[in-house]
Amino acid sequence: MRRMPGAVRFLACLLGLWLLAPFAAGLLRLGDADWSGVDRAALSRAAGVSVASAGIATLLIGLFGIPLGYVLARGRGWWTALLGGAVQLPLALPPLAGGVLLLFLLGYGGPLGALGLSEHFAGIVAAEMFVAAPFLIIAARSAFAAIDPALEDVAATLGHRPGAIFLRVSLPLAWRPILAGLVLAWLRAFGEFGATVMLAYHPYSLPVFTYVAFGEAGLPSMLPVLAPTLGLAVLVMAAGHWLTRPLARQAPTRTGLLPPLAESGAAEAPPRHLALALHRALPGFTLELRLESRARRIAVLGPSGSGKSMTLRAIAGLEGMAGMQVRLDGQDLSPLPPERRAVAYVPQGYGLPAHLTVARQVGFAVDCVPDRAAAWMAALGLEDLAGRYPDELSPGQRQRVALARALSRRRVDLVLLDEPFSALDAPLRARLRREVLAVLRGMNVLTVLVTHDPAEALAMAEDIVLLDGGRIIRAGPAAAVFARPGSDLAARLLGAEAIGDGVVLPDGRIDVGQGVALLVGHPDGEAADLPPPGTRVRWSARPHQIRPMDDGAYPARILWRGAVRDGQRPMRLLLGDAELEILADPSCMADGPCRVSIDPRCLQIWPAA
Ligand SMILES: Nc1ncnc2c1ncn2[C@@H]1O[C@H](COP(=O)(O)OP(=O)(O)OP(=O)(O)O)[C@@H](O)[C@H]1O
Repeated sequence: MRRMPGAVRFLACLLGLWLLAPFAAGLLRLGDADWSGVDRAALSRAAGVSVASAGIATLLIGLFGIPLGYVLARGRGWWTALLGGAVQLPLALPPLAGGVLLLFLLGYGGPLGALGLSEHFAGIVAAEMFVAAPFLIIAARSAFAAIDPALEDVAATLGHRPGAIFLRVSLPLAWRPILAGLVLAWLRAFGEFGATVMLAYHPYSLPVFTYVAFGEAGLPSMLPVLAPTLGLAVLVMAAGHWLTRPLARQAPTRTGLLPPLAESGAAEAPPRHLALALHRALPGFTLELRLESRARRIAVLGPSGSGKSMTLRAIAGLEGMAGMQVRLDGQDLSPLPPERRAVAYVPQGYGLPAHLTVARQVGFAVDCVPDRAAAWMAALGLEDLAGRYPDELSPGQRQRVALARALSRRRVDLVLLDEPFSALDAPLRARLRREVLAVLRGMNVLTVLVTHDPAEALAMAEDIVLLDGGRIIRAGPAAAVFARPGSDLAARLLGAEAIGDGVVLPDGRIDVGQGVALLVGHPDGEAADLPPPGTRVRWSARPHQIRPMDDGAYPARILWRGAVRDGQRPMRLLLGDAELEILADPSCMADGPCRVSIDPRCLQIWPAA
């Protein structure tokens, strides 16, 4: 167990002693107790009234208080704040004052006086509900507020309607604190005296009976009366403790190995047409994005906080509908809630409800295809983890569960992946990328992939969208965006490290200084697509694409050679006026003059700022 600071332990013990002291004092007076002078039949009747009234009050409090706690946790605006404050007021009132207020409402002449609740068992229940409800409502509100809204969002994208999400995600996750709140509410109702005595003095509840017995026989009669009270309270507390204990975890179950998910040569599905017009203004951030794409797979890259996840959430319908136009193949998805958009969504935080095992997470979509789910479980190496809960998984395993869940749906139009491979090791990431790509190729879906990895974007996407500050800074076919990123930021987002300056020459080459002119091509084999001659530009090439070789086209000078790592030697060389870090063959020549070759199709060119 973790060591606790001494001061904390001391303060805790002091309060504990103070709370136990009255019980100890009562025990010391056991010898004075008058066990024969108590009307046991009346005591039993009063105990029965209290147990029953507290039970009924707690049931009603749960029935209405759990929804109220949810509304208070998820609601926004002044009325939620007002309601949240109002439901706590019964705690602040002296119990007798609570009883007075209830008399205004339920007593003779009150608006609900005709119900005849005063001096009635139902009146006791009403009084107990009034004073005990805040305990459950506060517990439920805190429990619901602690649930990550992303879990409910993901359930919506898996086809679940709001009612089902409440029952299958929110309520199970909040259940233990709510149960503790119900126990507290029962105990408070069971011990309620002040409001009851004002509203319904008869029939006697246990607290009222205790008060009457004290008036008639004084302290000696109290221990026999308190004994059943304490006994019943301890019993209910023990039951509550047992019900809220951590549940035993299921043993892992194995599923059979299923056939592969996609043939590697599966025919490419036809292109889709996506049109986005997204606008969202938040304090300190505005998303303003217009995009048209006919690609099957789009990768979105951008610095942290540039609006990538928000874009994905907007497409899924999770960012509200106002200002968010999403059209797929001409169909306007904007009026559709998330559960009707047919999306397979893998959110950044994975969105795995803590109360579901891996197997149940993967099968959680309303239209989950069991065979597909099992096949993905196998492909993603999740079979042995089927019985585990999210808190028993590594981040990479959680990520795989989220991926399997999203891709096991029967009907999907949009696959939205928010950094789906980021938590995986390099070999697994490469394998999964290939497998997911093979499946996506064969599916008639449009995929939007958020990633920080340019290589992943290039490997998986046809179109690339670069975001900065909520706006698109460059978008288009992947090869074109890589070749002509348009700005330093865009080039860096695409992984450019070695960056030099140059000027476009009339013959289409780039003068990079020291008499060196680089030939420029285009990755598609098309025209080089350069700015007019005389334009100052920036240029870059991948470290491994600048290759020192004896018959290289350009003169250069090796400035520094590092130790060989992973079969490659890092080097710094001077090419024109640019000092570049490159990765070269280990056997590469010594420091000093050399020649290098660069494939013209690999050069990235963009106008200098
Ligand atoms: N409720 C909010 N109020 C104000 N700003 C918000 C709110 N939610 C998100 N933002 C801001 O919106 C911007 C975009 O967030 P988003 O999650 O889309 O970024 P991102 O590009 O996905 O970043 P990362 O790569 O770090 O995941 C961020 O700057 C964030 O601070």
